[in-house]
Amino acid sequence: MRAFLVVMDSVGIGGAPDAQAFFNGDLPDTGANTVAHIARACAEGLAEEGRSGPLRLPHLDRLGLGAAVRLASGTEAPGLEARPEGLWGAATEASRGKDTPSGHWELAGLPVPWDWHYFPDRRPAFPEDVTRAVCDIAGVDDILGNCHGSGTVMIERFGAEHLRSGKPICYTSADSVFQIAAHEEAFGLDRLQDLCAKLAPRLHEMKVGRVIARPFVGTEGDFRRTGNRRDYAIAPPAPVLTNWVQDAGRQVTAIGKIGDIFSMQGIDQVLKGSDAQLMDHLDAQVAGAPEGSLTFANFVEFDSLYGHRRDVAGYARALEWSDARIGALLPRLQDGDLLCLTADHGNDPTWAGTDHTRERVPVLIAGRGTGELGQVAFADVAASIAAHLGVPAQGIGKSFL
Ligand SMILES: O=P(O)(O)O[C@H]1O[C@H](CO)[C@@H](O)[C@H]1O
Ligand SMILES: [Mn+2]
Ligand SMILES: [Mn+2]
Repeated sequence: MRAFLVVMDSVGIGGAPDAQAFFNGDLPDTGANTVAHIARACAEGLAEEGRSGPLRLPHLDRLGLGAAVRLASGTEAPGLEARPEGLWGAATEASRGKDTPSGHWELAGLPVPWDWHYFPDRRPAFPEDVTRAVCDIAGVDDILGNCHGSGTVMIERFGAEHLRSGKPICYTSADSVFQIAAHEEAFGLDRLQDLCAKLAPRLHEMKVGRVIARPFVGTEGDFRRTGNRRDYAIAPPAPVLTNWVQDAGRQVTAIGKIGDIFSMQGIDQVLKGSDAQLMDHLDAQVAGAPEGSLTFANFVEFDSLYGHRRDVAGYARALEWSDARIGALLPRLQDGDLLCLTADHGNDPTWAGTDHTRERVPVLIAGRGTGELGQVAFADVAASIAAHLGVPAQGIGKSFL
């Protein structure tokens, strides 16, 4: 038997009981519902770019997506009305963050035991001692940015000054992150990575989740980020699903951001690329992953390309694309395989603001028969996958299998 755990980043289904405590600007996330609101917009003809008509997700719906939306939030998702043929339910998060590491750690069995540190949305955003530490490590006398910002805007705005002065561009966002943008050639990629690696322990101590190197190339008016982004993430403070499986002598493969999110804990092999390439990697894993192994994938483009950009049609296109690819993959699962599709938080593209939305998430399982799981906890996903693979689980999750 093998397990494939697939996180569709930000594909929430509404109904989080604590949504009123989470905000986009001044608006609480109460009522946010990524899948239902996309389905409604599609049905109303409001998501016609590059696609058309009602949201068509026949394979995800047959696994139980529409039923999970109804269970999580009491809301209909127009077009998702199939009678479920998979094992399906809705999971609720206990951790206090609606961010990617919180969601993934908890899905892997470990609710986050602390509050992440977020930098305030003002200038300077960073405390003086942090700025000093950056300057000391980099051998510069000041930093640029020191504010909230979107990465592409930051390099447009500060790139030329960065080239003139050699000062790194430091910025943050609604997430618990410290990001450093620097020119790959002028500043140096190795130097940027060394700066991030040396700075990270200090920021992890403050409970800042990640230091991220954001290298770019080009000249004024044409600065472009490269694929050499690197995340220096705080490690989970206790063993998680990947460790449990690896410690039992099984192979653990991470597809996409999973290696970064877990700081490589319990991971043997990482496969990266665009979501289309990640889907090819997942296909290859289904064809060839060894007996007893875990493949843990994250598909980030729902979130990064469409959710944060509040692009409803784009999000719908991405869902329809993944539905077709998952549909093609299902018949290729072997006897004894389990495939679990879930999500880490919401990112309702019809909502106010540009941040994640606090939501419940779907739990859709192929390979273990048909039935309703009901409301489960994020950590139950880890316990269930461990149970399927026959490896001992730790922590608070309970297997629903
Ligand atoms: O705008 P860019 O640089 O892509 O940054 C985004 O990437 C960060 C990490 O995923 C998020 O916190 C968000 O700020
Ligand atoms: Mn995420
Ligand atoms: Mn995000």
